[in-house]
Amino acid sequence: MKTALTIAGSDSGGGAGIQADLKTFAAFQVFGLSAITAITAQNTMGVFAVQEVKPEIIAAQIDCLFEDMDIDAVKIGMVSDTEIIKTISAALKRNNAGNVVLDPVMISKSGYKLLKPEAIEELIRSLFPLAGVLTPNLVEAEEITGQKIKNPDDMQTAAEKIHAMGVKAVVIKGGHLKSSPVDVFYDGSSFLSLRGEFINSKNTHGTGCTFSSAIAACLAQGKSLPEAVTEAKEYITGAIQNSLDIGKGVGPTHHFYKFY
Ligand SMILES: Nc1ncnc2c1ncn2[C@@H]1O[C@H](COP(=O)(O)OP(=O)(O)O)[C@@H](O)[C@H]1O
Ligand SMILES: Cc1ncc(COP(=O)(O)OP(=O)(O)O)c(N)n1
Repeated sequence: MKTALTIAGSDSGGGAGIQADLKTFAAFQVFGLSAITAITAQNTMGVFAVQEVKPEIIAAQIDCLFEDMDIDAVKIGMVSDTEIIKTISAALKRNNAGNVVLDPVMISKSGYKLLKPEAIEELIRSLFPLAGVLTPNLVEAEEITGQKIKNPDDMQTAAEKIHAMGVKAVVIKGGHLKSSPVDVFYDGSSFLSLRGEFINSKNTHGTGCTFSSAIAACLAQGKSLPEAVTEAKEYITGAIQNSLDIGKGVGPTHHFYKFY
């Protein structure tokens, strides 16, 4: 069985973070491993508290997994601060990690800062060069490029800028577009538009985490990057179409809609 590792924060509400990633890996029949970077007290209404994990414990989680197993893909989500970013970068380098999907998580839908703003530079410096693909949403892509992004043309320009910053490929997610949610993939030579219909659901908690871990699962299975992003887009679309009305706020997507 293929394996994928998520390096991310825990969402007690189960809709995003480590929990969403592991459910997604399972839905793709990939064996999921985890290294927890932070514990959030979170539900469908918001994030209420965060405790970062000590960098040496994060490093120990990653090292012991690589020592023991072949890891076919790695997804990185919430990384909180500069020290944690440096720790993850060093651990991935010393373990020769491949197929790295970097979701540059910055702010939750409920508005909580999951990455300290001063850590963005370190994220670009230490983790971008290790990423096989970066998956920012519109707000994150604006933060990274310093440009406003309002439509698919702006997304293409931003994708070129981000690629020039040293990532091998990028998918800018269009879930926050005013129009239909097209995602723009660019690998330095060609663009791919991942088109989707707008799904009118309030239950979209964890869409970004689910999309990026679906890409990692597909890469673990040996699919090419264009195949992986295309399949991940199909998967997240189904997960939103079948999303769950759990909780009083923004409910989670349904990871196992193909099964039940
Ligand atoms: N309402 C929606 N209808 C259809 N697709 C959506 C919707 N919201 C998000 N998506 C898709 O979900 C994926 C995650 O995007 P997005 O929600 O922008 O990420 P994030 O959770 O990081 O903000 C993308 O493929 C995006 O196009
Ligand atoms: C622990 C944790 N990690 C990441 C997120 C953000 O997840 P995302 O998929 O972008 O979904 P929303 O929170 O924006 O719905 C999170 N909330 N918690």
